[in-house]
Amino acid sequence: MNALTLPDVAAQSSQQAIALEWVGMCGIASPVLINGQRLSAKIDAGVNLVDATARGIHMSRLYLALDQLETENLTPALLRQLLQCFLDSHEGLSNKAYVRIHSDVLLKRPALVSPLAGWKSYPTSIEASLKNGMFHVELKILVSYSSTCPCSAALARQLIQRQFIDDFANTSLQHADVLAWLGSSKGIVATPHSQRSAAHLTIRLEHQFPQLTLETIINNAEGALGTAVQTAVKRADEQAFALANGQNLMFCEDAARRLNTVLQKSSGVEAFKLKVVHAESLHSHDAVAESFWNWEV
Ligand SMILES: Nc1nc2c(ncn2[C@@H]2O[C@H](COP(=O)(O)OP(=O)(O)OP(=O)(O)O)[C@@H](O)[C@H]2O)c(=O)[nH]1
Repeated sequence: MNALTLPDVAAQSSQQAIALEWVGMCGIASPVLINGQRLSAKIDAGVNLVDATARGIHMSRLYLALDQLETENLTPALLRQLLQCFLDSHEGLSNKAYVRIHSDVLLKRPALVSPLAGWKSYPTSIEASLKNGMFHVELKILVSYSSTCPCSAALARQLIQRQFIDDFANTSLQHADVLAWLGSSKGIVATPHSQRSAAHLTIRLEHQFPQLTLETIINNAEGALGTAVQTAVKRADEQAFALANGQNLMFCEDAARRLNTVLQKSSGVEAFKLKVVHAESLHSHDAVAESFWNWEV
């Protein structure tokens, strides 16, 4: 070996002839373009190693292939092209390629009533694989929302009725008195509990679907729930939010069913699994429901 030759350990033979399912790098920092928006991402890139005797894969080839994500809008076609690059650069070594892109999608959200708006972040993973020519894309999205317990609401209403009986026993009802009572703290002697809740959506896109449809899926999910967590809030918005919660009382089962229904109708969705987590304020554990559609378990 002269001074200009660099040792290449990856080109050596492995002493243990064992194939590997996934080899690559996790947590690569890179900008990505999602719907024209430049976002910070962490990327996991890998291939399998079918040549059981090869010592290692070529990490740098995977790393450099990620360059195209910096300038081209993220689409299923681009992900497929990227994975094909992984395989082309590992001919004879690999027949499966994987990429996972973790980012926070940012969407500008209008307030419910006031003319304000603010940014909301949706933790998202876009996962794609190319295995023996079969291409799959999965989206994982976290949508946060508010859920008010319907049972607690019914129990609170009963207490309000009891208070009404106590306060208006043996009196003739006067509209003005009832109105004043309703506006007093006695008129709402009990309140139902509500909680910040999380919908974890895992969606497999249809083959050949041209877009990642992240924003549409988020909009559909928030529309079905009716109580998306807000950004900029004035009192008028808070009042509208209180009304939205009252009109969308939800057990975790209700939320899971609403999401199931809307996702089944969302274009490009081939299969999904979803999990909703209501971080209960009634107790210190969570109420959780899961629902699958076309998802083999
Ligand atoms: N395969 C492998 N490479 C590693 C690992 N940790 C660090 N590397 C380094 O990743 C670097 C890039 O590997 P290669 O892509 O094979 O680099 P190269 O041989 O200069 O590039 P090519 O000529 O394209 O093969 C090398 O310096 C490796 O030593 C590891 O766990 N596995």
